[in-house]
Amino acid sequence: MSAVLQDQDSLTRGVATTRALPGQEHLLTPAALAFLTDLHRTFEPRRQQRLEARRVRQAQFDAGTLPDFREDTAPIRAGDWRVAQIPNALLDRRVEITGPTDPKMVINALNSGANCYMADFEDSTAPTWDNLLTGQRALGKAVAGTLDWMAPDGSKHYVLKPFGEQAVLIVRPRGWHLDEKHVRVDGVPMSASLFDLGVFAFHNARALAAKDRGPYFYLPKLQSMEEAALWNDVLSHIESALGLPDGQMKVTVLIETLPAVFEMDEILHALRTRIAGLNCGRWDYIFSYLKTFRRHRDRVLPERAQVTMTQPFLKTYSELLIHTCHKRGAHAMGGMAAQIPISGDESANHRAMERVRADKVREVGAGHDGTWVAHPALIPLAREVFDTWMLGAHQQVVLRNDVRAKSDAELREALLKPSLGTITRAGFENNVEVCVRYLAAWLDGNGCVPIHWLMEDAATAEISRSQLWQWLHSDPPVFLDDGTPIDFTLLERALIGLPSKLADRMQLPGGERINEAIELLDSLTHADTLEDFLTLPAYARID
Ligand SMILES: CC(=O)SCCNC(=O)CCNC(=O)[C@H](O)C(C)(C)COP(=O)(O)OP(=O)(O)OC[C@H]1O[C@@H](n2cnc3c(N)ncnc32)[C@H](O)[C@@H]1OP(=O)(O)O
Ligand SMILES: O=CC(=O)O
Ligand SMILES: [Mg+2]
Repeated sequence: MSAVLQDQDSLTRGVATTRALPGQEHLLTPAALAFLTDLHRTFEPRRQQRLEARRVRQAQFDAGTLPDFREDTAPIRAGDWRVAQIPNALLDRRVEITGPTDPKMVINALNSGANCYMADFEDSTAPTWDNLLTGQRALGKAVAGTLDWMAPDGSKHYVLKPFGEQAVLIVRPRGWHLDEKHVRVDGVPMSASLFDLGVFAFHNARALAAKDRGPYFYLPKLQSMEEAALWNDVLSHIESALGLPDGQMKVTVLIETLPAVFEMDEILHALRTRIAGLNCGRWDYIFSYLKTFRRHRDRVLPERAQVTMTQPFLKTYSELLIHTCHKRGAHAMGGMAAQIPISGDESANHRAMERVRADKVREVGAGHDGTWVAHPALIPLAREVFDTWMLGAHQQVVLRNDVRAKSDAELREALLKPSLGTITRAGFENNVEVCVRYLAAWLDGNGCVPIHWLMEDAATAEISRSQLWQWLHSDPPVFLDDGTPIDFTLLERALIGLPSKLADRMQLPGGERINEAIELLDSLTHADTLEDFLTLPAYARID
């Protein structure tokens, strides 16, 4: 037996998949499992350290500490350095479509005319074993150019456009906090991040590198430069294991946690040989603001609809991101407006589209190099706005030095500034409805659904869930704008009223799991501590 095979043999000892679906063996071959085992054994201790560091930091926030720029990394912020050159395929990213990875979505997104497609195993995917394997297979076939899909009623055959006309593929694995329970190594579940990125890279990295297409990844929910350094080491390790040049795999990091906004230079620096940009993941960012300040009565946010990008803490975050990226030669990507096309009501649709347009105008005017859309029908609108305002492939010349003219202390104050606004009964009840409907869909395997014509995914639902918890546990209490105290009686009333409000519940995504979703929301809101992520307890209930 060759040394490599012996090595593979020892690596596959100790790894087990806990479910077997038809065809899985083509994806999780012995060589692929050996590759995943090696990733797990090399990086799992560091992942656990990083998760522990998050817990320690949150305990400090709970005790009253406020996030701040780090003293120990001041030389990185003051230093004169730039990130490595951005590859040609990622130079023009003015419109990126995002979405889950089922075969039809993948084909529609790659054919959509967007510059890039972020294939999402994260916020918009419920990570059932079937979804993950189906998604990995679809992406593998897309890379090979062989993906097609027939509508179940035979009415439409979906095929890919030629490679040169497709959107550039970028894959988003799940975040560091999640386990992949279906793959256990040495008796413990492996990291979901390492599973998603590892399986995709193992099967597709060489083919993509040969086409000068990376592979490219979006990295979610980072909280510190040490987490970025961990990703950098994982990617270097994979490059070396697959025989790829160092720095071949490029990443874009989502800045979508409050702690991370204070370490954007440091995150770029930790990944400087492979980072192409940062992105404003606004929905998780709002969730992170809520979570970071879950015990801070003076920073309670108004109802979700009032927390728009013009609130000072969000405006400052996006402008500082633009300044930081452009100073370092990276792209500053915008984010996602939640409005989607409304069919059957022209004037409501017009209003929704105008809101998307205003959001994109704000982004390009502030200096972003590109933006996200949730739906193919929004691509022409976003493209028109960026084509009109942005003269080249990007606008890195827009330095936004005005943002950095402020002192660290002033910037910090703006980044943390409490928001003005109110909480209405409708806003409270909407949070309850969104949580229940989203959780029901997620438990049923659907991670992204339209609710009241807004795109709802794990990040947007987290805002609703953490707001409810914060309002209900606030001491002194929080009140609705009509003077009603927010308490568990109010929650119970909203929950009792829900089934009649959702008269057509069986027609809704996950309708059969509404009662289970209510039960889960009830336990999440009654818990003494805000659960870190709703997907953690929900994951225990799927598959
Ligand atoms: C906070 C964040 O993390 S944002 C990133 C994560 N969120 C996302 O990626 C949002 C992805 N978007 C979606 O999943 C969907 O657009 C939804 C759920 C919001 C709306 O879905 P639907 O109501 O099914 O949309 P609709 O019926 O209008 O779809 C029309 C067509 O567009 C396609 N489509 C809709 N959204 C997408 C998309 N994001 N990518 C590719 N195709 C899409 C549908 O597949 C459908 O195709 P068909 O005509 O061939 O059947
Ligand atoms: O991932 C994006 C976000 O807004 O959250
Ligand atoms: Mg997010």
